[in-house]
Amino acid sequence: MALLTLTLGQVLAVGLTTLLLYTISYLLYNVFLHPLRAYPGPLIMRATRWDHSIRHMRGTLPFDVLALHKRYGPVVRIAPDELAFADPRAWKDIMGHKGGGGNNAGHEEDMLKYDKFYRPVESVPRDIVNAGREEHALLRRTMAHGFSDRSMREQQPLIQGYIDLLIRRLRENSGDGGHKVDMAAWYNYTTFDVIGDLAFGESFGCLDNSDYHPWVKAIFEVARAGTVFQCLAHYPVVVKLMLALIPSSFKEEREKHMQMTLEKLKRRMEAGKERADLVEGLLKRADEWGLTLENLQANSAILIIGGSETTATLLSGVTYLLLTNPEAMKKLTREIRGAFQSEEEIDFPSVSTLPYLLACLDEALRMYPPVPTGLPRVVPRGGANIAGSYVPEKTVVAVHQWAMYHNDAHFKDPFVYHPERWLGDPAFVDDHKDAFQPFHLGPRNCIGKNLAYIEMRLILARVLWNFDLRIAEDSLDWMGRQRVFNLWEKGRLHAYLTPAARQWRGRGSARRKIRYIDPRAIRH
Ligand code: HEM
Repeated sequence: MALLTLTLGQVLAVGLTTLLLYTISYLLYNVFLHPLRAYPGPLIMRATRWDHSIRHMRGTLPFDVLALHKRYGPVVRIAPDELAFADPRAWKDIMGHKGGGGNNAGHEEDMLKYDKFYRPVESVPRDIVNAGREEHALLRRTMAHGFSDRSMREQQPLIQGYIDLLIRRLRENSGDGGHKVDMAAWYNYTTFDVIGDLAFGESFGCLDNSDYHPWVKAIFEVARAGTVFQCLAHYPVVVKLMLALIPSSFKEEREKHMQMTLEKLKRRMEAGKERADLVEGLLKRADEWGLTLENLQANSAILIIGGSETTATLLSGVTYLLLTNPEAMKKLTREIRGAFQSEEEIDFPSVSTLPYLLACLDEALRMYPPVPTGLPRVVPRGGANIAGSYVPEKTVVAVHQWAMYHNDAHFKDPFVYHPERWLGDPAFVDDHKDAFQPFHLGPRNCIGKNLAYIEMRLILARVLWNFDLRIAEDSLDWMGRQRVFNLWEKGRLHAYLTPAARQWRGRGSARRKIRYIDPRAIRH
């Protein structure tokens, strides 16, 4: 027994010593011999991925990356095998088409999406966002039809219907300015209902029930767990252990969620192929291209996640920024209320002619990008040139949007809301507008960009047409207190909404035309 104990003790000692030696040599290799050794960064980040992981799981990574760029320059080694870029040229070099004009023109291969980030667990189904190159090209072509100008025109009545309901609900819930309402929740209800209808043929009923649907709640819960799995993906054994330890109640919830998605999809399929929505193309080509029910399910689900939370986040952000910048709010309200005779005139084409509205949205996208962190790519065989630097193959590379847009090397007064910077104001002539890519660029850029702009313009214009907004005391620091777990953890954005004062115009008109008048004019 004593012999056995001794032997076990020895085995343990040898094991621990080996582990220690391995760890020390791994750290030394990363710092002194790794192909990225010449790139600057904090010692701990150059030696191990732990520090990066902790910041990602703590929700502070985008802010920390800005501090790192300030200290170390436009290229920082934020993990042993990962570089963060804060140089506008990096957008094209990392995200551009192969041979498409970036520094890698003529290169054989595109940068690949980094699987440990996009699919940290193998059971995550393949969809347009995480698919490999060929499958992606096929899905993109199939889905493009649903995002065409023609489809969007046909989708207009559906979208406007949900905005009508939003405005009605805000009237009912705001008590003529007496009750505060959570604008972040109302925007989420609206965009989830719109995209639910466009992707599954039915809304989630969030606006009807003034609450989140369980499907939507599940998405938020998964987003936070996602950051943990992205960090653990570097330790496959730990992931396996974690998956084995996941309580059965969680697995049942996941199963329920999948079942709910499947039922929604089946109902949409029963509605037929001819419907101008976002899955029409997928359903038409499903047989020809051998798309399985699982493919269809995963792609409808990703449309909802990609298309609703992002748009609602930006709407919440722009509302907060306007509430805390009264001059901009006044100017935008004047533009919207001066441009239309009646609310019915606010539609896709008319709302797209308002320059200050677009500038307000773009400035909000800069200060509060819905995708704030870097979405990592892997450098292909043979290495690549990124923003003038040679980067060896297999390096993980990304541009972190929030850090890029708050860097005063690219934007003057980066922490101040200045819509004028997008309208040719000479004060901002030195801004590097090419640093701004909230929808990314290249073959994997946002397919829903036009839809997003249309939705954001319509919703914001109609909210400001109908209401005067005032921020509630408890939301004054709404933006400053947030953290990022892939998505912004927004919290409640409370505001008081008072119906806008108007006077009748055009006596006897069949369509009752109304015109906004400045409330101060009534008092005087
Ligand atoms: C303000 C709103 C939005 C922002 C900031 C935004 C941003 C982005 C970004 C940065 C990507 C690239 C993702 C990556 O590289 O992995 C992306 C992709 C995508 N977005 Fe959006 N998005 C928005 C709204 C929408 C909307 C309304 C839809 C419609 C359903 C949508 C659907 C998609 C899809 C399907 C992809 C994947 C495209 C592909 O890989 O080919 N997005 N989006």
